[in-house]
Amino acid sequence: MKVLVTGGAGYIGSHAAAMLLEKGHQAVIVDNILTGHLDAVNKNAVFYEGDLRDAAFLDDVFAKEKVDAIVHFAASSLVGESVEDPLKYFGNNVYGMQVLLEAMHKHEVKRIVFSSTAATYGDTNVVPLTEDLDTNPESPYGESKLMMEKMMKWCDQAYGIKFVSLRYFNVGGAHPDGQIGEDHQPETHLIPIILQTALGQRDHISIFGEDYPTEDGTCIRDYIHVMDLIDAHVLALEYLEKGGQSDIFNLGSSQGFSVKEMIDVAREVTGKEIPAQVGPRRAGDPAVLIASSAKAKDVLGWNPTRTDMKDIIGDAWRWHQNRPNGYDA
Ligand SMILES: NC(=O)c1ccc[n+]([C@@H]2O[C@H](COP(=O)([O-])OP(=O)(O)OC[C@H]3O[C@@H](n4cnc5c(N)ncnc54)[C@H](O)[C@@H]3O)[C@@H](O)[C@H]2O)c1
Ligand SMILES: O=c1ccn([C@@H]2O[C@H](COP(=O)(O)OP(=O)(O)O[C@H]3O[C@H](CO)[C@H](O)[C@H](O)[C@H]3O)[C@@H](O)[C@H]2O)c(=O)[nH]1
Repeated sequence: MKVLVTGGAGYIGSHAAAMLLEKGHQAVIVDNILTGHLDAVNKNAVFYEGDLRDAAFLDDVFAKEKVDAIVHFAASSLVGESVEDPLKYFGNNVYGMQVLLEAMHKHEVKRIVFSSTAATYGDTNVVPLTEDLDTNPESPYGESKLMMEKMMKWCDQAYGIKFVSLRYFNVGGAHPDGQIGEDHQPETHLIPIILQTALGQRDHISIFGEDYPTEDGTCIRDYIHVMDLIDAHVLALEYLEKGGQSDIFNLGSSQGFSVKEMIDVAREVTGKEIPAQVGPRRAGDPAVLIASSAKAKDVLGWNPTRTDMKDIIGDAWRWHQNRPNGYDA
């Protein structure tokens, strides 16, 4: 398959491009390097630097490349920022999807795999979360992803564009070769912040609240290895190629780890002290988010194999040790 990877210079998209190429597919990357990195662009992919919302640019890419399918990662994805600046999220995410679907419709590309999020569900006490639950996003980020899912649903009905929407839980880890990994500026995610503390780049990690109704009082999340996550994208592309119907799937490892447990595993993996201090809660954090991924396993045949937290943190640690200051250093 020849696959267009939007956001292929970002954390997850760079891993997708690498795995597609390793499996013998062709990868065409579109990225504006807004939050991604030129160094993360795979040397064996065809790369177009530009903005998805630039209809003429995208039309040119589609005309030149004649791709079979899209894997759509390009988006703005900071929950807190989206509350402060919702129009940035509707502009980049929702309008970006509009321009992409227009190009797909015009060039008769009928298959798309989409990066959605557990943030579409909102704060709920249900454990584990299944795809049939109500969606009540608590942030413009989650809302924008839900709107994008609905846009694809209507475009399927009208134009026969088939989609698989993958609702990620907490993505971590890195390619086992240690050459690509997570490098967000600013960094807000737990695992890289823990590992930057292990490297001595931060004097401590702040634990955002220990008064949640969980065993140790800190938030519980479902962490999934980025390579397992990308396996599901390849399976989703194959599912659509074989004529599968449009659908939505959760992607998580279906096990919960608290913030304190994550810090303890990282201390074991790195052999570093990793000082931690308990601070106030961060607004908008639900106490527990755990996926049911039974549907992805049943329908797509997905089988995540890197669910040991030591593997997820260990692979991320290899990357952080290789590139302590990230790509641009
Ligand atoms: N990281 C997570 O834990 C997580 C969880 C749930 C969902 N997601 C989703 O997965 C996707 C990838 O996340 P990530 O962590 O790799 O983010 P990232 O910021 O590292 O990657 C996004 C990439 O898209 C590019 N981009 C953004 N807007 C663009 C535009 N208009 N035109 C062209 N390129 C554009 C950026 O430059 C960047 O390279 C996002 O859609 C995000 O919402 C991520
Ligand atoms: O310095 C930190 C950073 C995080 N946390 C805690 O660690 C947990 C994980 O936080 P992350 O920021 O790593 O991840 P989130 O669970 O907030 O968000 C993730 O899951 C969301 C879905 O709920 C979205 O998909 C989002 O894009 C994705 O990063 C949370 O309880 C958070 O409060 C800390 O205690 N200290």
